[in-house]
Amino acid sequence: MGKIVTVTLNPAIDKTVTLPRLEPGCVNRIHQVRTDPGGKGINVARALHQWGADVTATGFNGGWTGKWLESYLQQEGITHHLVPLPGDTRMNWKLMETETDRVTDINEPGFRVTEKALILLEIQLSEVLEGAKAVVFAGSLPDGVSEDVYQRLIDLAQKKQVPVFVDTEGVPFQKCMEQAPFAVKPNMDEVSKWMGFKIEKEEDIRRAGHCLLDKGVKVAVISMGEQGAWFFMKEQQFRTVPVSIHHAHPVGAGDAMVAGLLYGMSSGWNWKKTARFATAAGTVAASYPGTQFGSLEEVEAVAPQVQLIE
Ligand SMILES: Nc1ncnc2c1ncn2[C@@H]1O[C@H](COP(=O)(O)OP(=O)(O)OP(=O)(O)O)[C@@H](O)[C@H]1O
Ligand SMILES: O=P(O)(O)OC[C@@]1(O)O[C@H](CO)[C@@H](O)[C@@H]1O
Repeated sequence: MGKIVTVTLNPAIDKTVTLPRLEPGCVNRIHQVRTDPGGKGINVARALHQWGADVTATGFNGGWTGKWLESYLQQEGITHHLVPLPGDTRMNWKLMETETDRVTDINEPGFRVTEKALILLEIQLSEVLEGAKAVVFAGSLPDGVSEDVYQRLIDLAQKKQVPVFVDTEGVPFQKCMEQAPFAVKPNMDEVSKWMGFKIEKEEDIRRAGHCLLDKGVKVAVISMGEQGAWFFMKEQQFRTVPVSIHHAHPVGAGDAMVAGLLYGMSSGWNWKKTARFATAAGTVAASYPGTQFGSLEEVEAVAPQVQLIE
C-alpha cells in the first residue's frame, strides 16, 4: 500500500462537551466530557493507522497538551515526527447540545511558530516524504506562519512526485490551489468561500467541481455532511449518498473521508469503490461521539450501502 504522510501545522486536543442546551451569558453545566487527539491531519493519521495503513504524522507540537498528544500517538503506535515549539498545542471545544443535536466548534488559534521550527519541519518532511505514496496537508494555520506556507511545503512534495491532498479553508486553500494539488476535499462552506458565493444548488456544485478541475486538481471531492459528497474527476463525476444515522457527531467526519480517499487510492481501487469507502468512513466517524473513526470492518460493512448517483 505504501507510506502516507500527514502534515498538521496546528494540532489540537479536542474537548467534546455534552449539555442539554447552550445558554449564552449563563452558567452552563456539562453532562459529559471526552478528550480526543485532534487537528485534521492527526485525525487522518489516526483513522489510517486504525485501518492498518502505514502512516507517518508530521507537524508541530508543544507544551503540556503536546505531551498528552505525543503520549497518545506513542501508545497507539502511530509513527510521528512533530517539531517541538515553546507554546502549548491548542485545546478545541466541541459543544454538543442534546436537545437540538446542534454542534458548536470553539477552536483556539494555536501556538506561535518560529522560522527556525518551520525550517526544521521542512528538513524532517523532506526525509519522511522519500518514497511516500501520498501526503495530506490539513487544517488551519497557527500564528507566525505566512498564509502561503502550505505552498512552500507542497512544493517540496511535488518535487519528489508525491501526490498532494489538501483539506483547509480560506486564504490557505486559495494559495494551495495555485499549486494544483492532486486532490482536495472542501465542504460546502469551504468551497463557497473559494468560489465567492454561497453554493447550494446542484448546478453550482457542479460548476465549483469543474472550476477546481480547471485549476489542475485531479480529484475534487465536495462534502455535504449527511447528504454525502460529490466526486469530480476529469473522466467521471458522481455523487454519493450515505446511510442515515441518528444523532450525528460530525466532528472529524471530513477527516475520515480524506483518510478513506487516501486508503482507497493507495490500495489501487477505482474511484467508485474509493468514494463508497470514503463516504462510509465519514458516516462511521459521525456515528461516534468525539473524534473517533471506527474499524476497517465497520467501514467495509457500511460501504456497500452507500448509494452512487451519476
Ligand atoms: N450526519 C451524517 N450522516 C451520515 N453521514 C455523514 C454525516 N455527517 C457526515 N457524514 C459523512 O462524512 C462525510 C464528510 O462530512 P462533512 O461534509 O461534514 O465533512 P467536514 O465538514 O469536512 O467535517 P469536519 O471538518 O468536521 O471533519 C460526508 O460526505 C458523509 O459521507
Ligand atoms: O481549526 P482547524 O484546524 O480548521 O480545525 C481543527 C479541528 O476542528 O478539526 C478537526 C475535525 O475536522 C478537529 O479535530 C479539530 O479540533
